[in-house]
Amino acid sequence: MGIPRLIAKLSNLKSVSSSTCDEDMDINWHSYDSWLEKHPSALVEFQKMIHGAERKKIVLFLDYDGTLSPIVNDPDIAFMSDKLAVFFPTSIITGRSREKVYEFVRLDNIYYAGSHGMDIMAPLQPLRIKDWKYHAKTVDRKGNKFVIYQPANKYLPEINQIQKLLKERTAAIEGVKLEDNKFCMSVHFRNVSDEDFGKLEEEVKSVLEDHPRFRLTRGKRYSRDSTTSDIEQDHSLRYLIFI
Ligand SMILES: O=P(O)(O)OC[C@H]1O[C@H](O[C@H]2O[C@H](CO)[C@@H](O)[C@H](O)[C@H]2O)[C@H](O)[C@@H](O)[C@@H]1O
Repeated sequence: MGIPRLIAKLSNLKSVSSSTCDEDMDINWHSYDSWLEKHPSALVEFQKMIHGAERKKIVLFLDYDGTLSPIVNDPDIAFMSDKLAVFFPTSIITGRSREKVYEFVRLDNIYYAGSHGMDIMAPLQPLRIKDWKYHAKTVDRKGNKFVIYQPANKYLPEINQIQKLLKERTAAIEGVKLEDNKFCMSVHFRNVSDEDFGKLEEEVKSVLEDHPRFRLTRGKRYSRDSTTSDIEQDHSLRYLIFI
């Protein structure tokens, strides 16, 4: 979920029914309020933000699903509207695989961070990278040059093994859709019945029991597994600002 939507959602929830939501969603409003003080909504503090950005380069970091594209039932057809133009240097940070989101967006001069930041592609231009560990240079079919950064590469064999097990153990549950996001995997349960959901959750947890370095997190009607390392979205934000 994009930060502006998260803020909108949380602000809305808080004003509508804070006590119910506190209980139901286990939200710590105190730490959320102190976080918000340091990171105010760009819409609420628009003038302040524009003033602070004077003579600076503005960079937008955008989530893909639910931000640049609408949420739809089939994750393979969550296309972006063709009216969306790129006005600023733009990065998309997404849980999807980098290749898939590139196919959906097809813009060459933007930065893509796939697998929640574990697979980053930047246009090849003078970059500030000093340590080229986990980096590779590449050229696409059109001849565009890019730098790819994949800090979780060494986990790929284990990720592939987890994906294979998940596929086997969830095959009999109707409506499940597994999405290979390269460095993580989404288990979609939007089309799984409430009766089958418990079974699905059990199967997914049992696969991960044998892989303690990996963890399960919950999104919008999908669960994902990824490495326990801190190579995730906050890391990729810092990386993108740095290069
Ligand atoms: O980080 P994001 O770009 O927000 O990716 C998060 C997940 O988004 C996708 O799933 C969500 O969108 C689907 C299409 O609208 C929807 O069917 C699904 O229920 C949503 O959770 C994507 O398919 C996942 O792999 C991403 O992890």
